[in-house]
Amino acid sequence: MTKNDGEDGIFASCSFSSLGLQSSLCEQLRERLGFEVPTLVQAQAIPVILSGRHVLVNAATGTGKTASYLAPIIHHLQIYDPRIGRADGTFALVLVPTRELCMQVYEILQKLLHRFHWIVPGYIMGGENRSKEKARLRKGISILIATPGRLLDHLKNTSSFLHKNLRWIVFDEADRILELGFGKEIEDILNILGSRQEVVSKENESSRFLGFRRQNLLLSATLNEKVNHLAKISLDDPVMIGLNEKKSSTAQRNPSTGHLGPRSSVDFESEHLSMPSSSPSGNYNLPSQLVQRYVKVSCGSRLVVLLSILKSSFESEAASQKIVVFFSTCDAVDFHYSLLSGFQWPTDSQPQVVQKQLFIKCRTFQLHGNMEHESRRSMFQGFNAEKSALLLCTDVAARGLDFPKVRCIIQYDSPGEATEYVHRVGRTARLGERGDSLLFLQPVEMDYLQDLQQHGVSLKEYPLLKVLDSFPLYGLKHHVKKFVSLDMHPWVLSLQKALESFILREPRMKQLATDAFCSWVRAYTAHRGELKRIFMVKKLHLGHVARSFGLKEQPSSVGRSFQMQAKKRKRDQKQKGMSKRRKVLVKHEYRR
Ligand SMILES: Nc1ncnc2c1ncn2[C@@H]1O[C@H](COP(=O)(O)OP(=O)(O)OP(=O)(O)O)[C@@H](O)[C@H]1O
Repeated sequence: MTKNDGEDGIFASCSFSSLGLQSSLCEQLRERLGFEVPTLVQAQAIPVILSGRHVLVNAATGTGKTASYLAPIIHHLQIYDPRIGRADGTFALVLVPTRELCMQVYEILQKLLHRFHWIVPGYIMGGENRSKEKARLRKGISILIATPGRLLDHLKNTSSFLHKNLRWIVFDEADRILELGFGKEIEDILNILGSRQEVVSKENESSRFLGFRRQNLLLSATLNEKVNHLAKISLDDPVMIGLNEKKSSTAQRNPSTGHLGPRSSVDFESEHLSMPSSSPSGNYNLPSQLVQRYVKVSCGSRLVVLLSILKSSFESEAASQKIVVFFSTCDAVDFHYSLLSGFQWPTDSQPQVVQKQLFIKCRTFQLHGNMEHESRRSMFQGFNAEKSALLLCTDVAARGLDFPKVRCIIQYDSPGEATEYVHRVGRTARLGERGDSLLFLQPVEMDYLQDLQQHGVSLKEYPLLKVLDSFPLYGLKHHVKKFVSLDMHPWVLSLQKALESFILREPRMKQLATDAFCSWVRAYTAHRGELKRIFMVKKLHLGHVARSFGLKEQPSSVGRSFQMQAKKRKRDQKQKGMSKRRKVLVKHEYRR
């Protein structure tokens, strides 16, 4: 199977059964998930995973990585005769970075196991009730999806958690698991479970599962040094799938298996260092049908421009529309969510008839790490189920989540690392579907485009003026078009004014805006390394930042405390330098 087999670059020209999967499993893929033929990634990965080799899969977002590991695991588990049962404990462990991804993988697994009722799926994750999880583990879960912290907790404290028959450990979105600071937990988990253990059930000589080799699988759309390290400690002589052939030119690939020759296990580290996604000059795999654009907006007009683009999208598209907007902080999500839930606007071109409705007429959802577990779950499921809706979120939704039919990704706050850009836009244009992405940049941040360009990502400019001109200007004459800058556009001015008076009128909104302002500025200071050169805090005009939260002026105490914090941080950094761990925490404190 080669990449060129698929005529459309997405699907392979073969069947699931030709890859070696059992026939009723192939039927499940078709009937329950609607998968007629495998994607290219699945066609490459499934035979290799079936063969029992350790595997590293690096393929673009939305190319079907989930089924590529679940199907072979189910294939092997349904073969056992007599059938496996709950009393045999856990055979496969899938580690994921977030709760939403945990639920998503669990739902796919449930569908695939419909005909294999004796193979029990389950999940454990932060936020859930521990004792209920303990009870489920005691009964036995054959394939377990877990977030790392909670899994480690149960490995240490739930003695009835049976894992002596563990045969597979899967790291889905491996780089994100590590970026979230779970590196230590992962090492502890591997220490408890045995990282590359040769055979399972060593301690139980009479087990009928004796003799199977442990198989670890690592999957990610982007790779980095930390994944490289995890691969080194968890994978044994791995097969690498989906790596850019040209870039990994030192690899000796066996054409029939895709397996790297003898050098691979020895030179694995250096292989990784030359991988596309880990090298600063490497290119990312982005869906070719994705239309990527940027919009250049001065800080003070950001809010108006965001709202205008959303309004225009939801009103002009005849078809249903699903849009995801990414923010840098939880507070910013809360603020914009409340704003969109309350801010009203005249219904039609006759403002004198005072009839108002929500500025953007669509169902709006929010998702971030500070939300209560239950509301996080219902927002996730709600947005999933809608045909036309808006999701406001932090990077908690950037990885792996497969919301159906998302047409556009807006990165209102810039993503920082280019990998994050790739994962965010990866929530659209999945599996060959259409998709647009829009990145907001301030004039002083335009160098970020060059940073993306270095990774082969190039963006076109969004026709903002056309959109702004399309709005009716109540009480203002249409010919007033000789404005000197976008900030003086009559539509921008009138909408900004309306937003400011709405926020001023509502004490709760004012508080939300102030909180969002503060955490946004702190998040801006948390840009790291090279990016500090582009996102320079000292170039921020705090009065303009305040405008972007609908505040007439910068909250006074904020400016002072922000300056004091910045000075203190500088002093501390000079004195001892920041530890790596601290940097991760600072970054993720604001970006959950
Ligand atoms: N063979 C197939 N035929 C049709 N649809 C498929 C097939 N395989 C996967 N899909 C669908 O493609 C979408 C993307 O799949 P999946 O979420 O597994 O991608 P991914 O590569 O894991 O993406 P990410 O890197 O963003 O996590 C899902 O909606 C899934 O249902």
